[in-house]
Order: sequence, then structure tokens, then C-alpha cells
Amino acid sequence: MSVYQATASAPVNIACIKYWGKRDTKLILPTNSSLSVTLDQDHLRSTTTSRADPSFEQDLLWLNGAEDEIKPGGRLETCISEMKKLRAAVEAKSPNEPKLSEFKVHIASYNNFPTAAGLASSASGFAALVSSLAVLYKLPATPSQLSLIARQGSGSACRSLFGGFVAWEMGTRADGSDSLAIEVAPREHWPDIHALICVVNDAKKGTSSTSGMQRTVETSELLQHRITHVVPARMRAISAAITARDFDAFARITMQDSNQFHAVALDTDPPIFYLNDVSRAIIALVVEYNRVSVAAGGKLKAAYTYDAGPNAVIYTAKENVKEIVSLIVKYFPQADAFKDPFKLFGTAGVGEGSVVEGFNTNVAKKFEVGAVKTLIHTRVGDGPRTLGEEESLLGEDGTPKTLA
Ligand SMILES: Nc1ncnc2c1ncn2[C@@H]1O[C@H](COP(=O)(O)OP(=O)(O)OP(=O)(O)O)[C@@H](O)[C@H]1O
Ligand SMILES: C[C@@](O)(CCOP(=O)(O)OP(=O)(O)O)CC(=O)O
Repeated sequence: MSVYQATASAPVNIACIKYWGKRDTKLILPTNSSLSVTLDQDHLRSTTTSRADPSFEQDLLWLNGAEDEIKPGGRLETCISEMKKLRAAVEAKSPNEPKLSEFKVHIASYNNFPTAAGLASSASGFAALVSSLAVLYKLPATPSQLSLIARQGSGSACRSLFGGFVAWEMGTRADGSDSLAIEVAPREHWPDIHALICVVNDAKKGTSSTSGMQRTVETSELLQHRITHVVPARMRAISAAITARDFDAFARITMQDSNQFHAVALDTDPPIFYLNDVSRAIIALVVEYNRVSVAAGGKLKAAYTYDAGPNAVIYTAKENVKEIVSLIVKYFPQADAFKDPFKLFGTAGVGEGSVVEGFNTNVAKKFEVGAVKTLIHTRVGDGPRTLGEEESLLGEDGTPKTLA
């Protein structure tokens, strides 16, 4: 008997121009376009195995080993049924293909980083789900076509269908058929972009993106200004900065847009606060680090950005990562040694950290150990990957394997 199954992994993406607001909550159609950098799956990824079998009695999904309910009419069910529709179209054209669209599926997914902690697990998760089903169903779909379905799982997930630098074009049609992700540039265009994630809090967050942005749409006047007068010009400017590999412009726009996103959160009634004292101290450190560079006749060297939580993502060129890690460690002592995936520091490690010459050390106070729990160093990465049988997360009986 044939086993119909496929495994795929997908990356996390972190937006430079933020998606915040829906014009259609069921189809997940945004009030503005957005743009992100896809991060390297070698460090952060969701891996998903999907299997179709005539003996399965219902569609089931396990996330990190625990069964996750597939609610009727919910996001998971929407994505799975949209993928089955695409499969049914393949079967209609090729009658010899097995009728997988009529079988139930068992899906096992695993995130190698904290779930629902503001590290964009829903983005990599839905991208991996859609990618594994696309391989299982042998769909002739492009990443942009698949992004239309991942979008209905979680808006930001549509951008994880591509590597590199990715735009989600908001589209104008009521059915959402033009609200999809496109590649602005592949990672090979600008592989020098690295990211340092400062994990301030990896617990489940207070106000979810989904409910927070809806409240903003309903109550914030500032959001209307942002979507009409600010984002369209920023989308053009940051795309041009990426094309020209102009880090200075890329960094300025990224920080401005993070600030404005948190301003519209504050402009929401009741207000939403995602940043905390630690987040604000990291902003002060990045601002001062850039000031020193500009004062010496140089350009911006780092850009902070924050999603719906206190964790910072700092984009920079590879050559600056060592200075920035040293800076963060100086103010935020680490309980565990910095995992140095790019071997920037020798055997001595980061030590106590340090600041660059001319840095005003009074811009922030030194925090206690644990204020920044972990530092994850990664870089721009590729799009979803198809994995081999040996990577399957499902055992012979169609339930998740126990992972070592
Ligand atoms: N690998 C996965 N496969 C399927 N669904 C997933 C996966 N990982 C996460 N999800 C879904 O995404 C939800 C978490 O999304 P949520 O938006 O709360 O957090 P986040 O994505 O980590 O944070 P943010 O979107 O603010 O960066 C999970 O509860 C689950 O429903
Ligand atoms: C702040 C953000 O990370 C918001 C992400 O929101 P989600 O994509 O998690 O929201 P839903 O579409 O409701 O699932 C900005 C961004 O990623 O663009």
C-alpha cells in the first residue's frame, strides 16, 4: 500500500513595514501592504509532515506533539480545505491520480523555537502547513498562489512562502485573489543582512495580534493616516533601498515603521502596550550606537524592529554583529553563554561585553541577568524547503513520532 505523505519546513519572517489591520477578517485581507525579511531556517523553523490515507477518520493536527483542535470554519480548517480544493482540480485533470482530496489528513508540526511568543510561529507554521500539503498533493502552484492560502491561516504567514525580502501586496479585490506575497529580492541579492533577536519574554502574550489589530482598526484615527499617507510611500522607498542594498535607508525606514506601529497600538482604545522597559532600553542603545557611527562621518549601522511583543529584532550587516552582541551583553548580562553560530567570538566568548569608542554609557542602565533571556543570531534566509522521508514527523500509525 502506498503511503501518501510529505514533509516541508518553512521560515519565520519579521516585518520592516508592519501589517496591522484587516479590511476583511475572514479572508484576512489587510488595510495596508507590508514587507519583511525572511530569516534563516537553519536557526528558526517550523517543520510539518502531512499524510493522506483512506483509513483516517478525521483531519487531525498535532503541534509540538499535542493535538490542536481543527475548529469548523477556523483558520486551520480553511487552509486544509482550500488545499484539498486545489488537489481536486489536479485530480479532475488527471484521472489516474489517486483521489487524495477525498482522504482525511494527519498533520504533525514542530517549531524549534517558542510557539505564540511573538516570534512569528504562526507565520512559519502556516507556511509549513501549506508547503507540505502542496508537495503531498503535487500541486503545480507557485509560491504566490500558495501565499493566498497561507494568508488565510495568519496574514503574516503569506510572506514566509518566499526567502529573502518579501512584500505582501494588500490587493483591492473583495475576494482577496490579489492579496498575495511577491519576492522583492532573493536572499542572494543581499546575504549580508543579519538579525539579532533579543528574547525579552517568550511566554504567551497578553493582547494577540489578531484581536489587537482589530481594536486598532475600530478605534485609531492615526491608523487611517498611516494606511493612506505613510505606508504606500514607505513600501516604495524600502523596496528601492533593498534593490540598491542601501542599509542606511533600509534601517531608517524599518525603525520609523516599528515606531509608528507601536504608536497606533498606543492610539488604540483602550491602548495597547507591547514594548516594556527592556525594549525601550534596547531602542536607546541602538540609537546611540548609530549616533556614534554618524558622528564619525559614517551611516546607520543597525535597525531595531518590534512586533506585537517586547522582543527586539536588530537588523545589521554581518560585520557589525560582533559589536552589537557585545553591546547588548554589556547592558543585559546573559545567564547562558551566547550561542555563537557564526563563530564571531573566539574561545574566550563575549565575556562581559563592551561598547564602541565614543558611546555614551548613560543612555541606559545595566539590567539584571535574565532581562534579555536569550540572544539568537541569524540572517536572511531561503523559502520553504521540501524534506526527505527520514525527516517525517509521523510514525507508521499516523500519529506523531516522539522527538529526541
Ligand atoms: N507549526 C505550526 N503549525 C500550525 N499552526 C501553528 C504552528 N505554529 C504556530 N501555529 C499557530 O499559531 C498560533 C500562534 O500564533 P500567535 O500569533 O499567537 O503567535 P506568534 O505567531 O508566535 O506571534 P506573532 O504573530 O505576534 O509574531 C498557535 O497557537 C497555532 O495556532
Ligand atoms: C505585528 C505583526 O507581526 C502582526 C502580525 O499579525 P498576524 O499575522 O499574527 O495576525 P493574523 O493575520 O490575525 O494572524 C506585523 C507583521 O508581521 O507584519
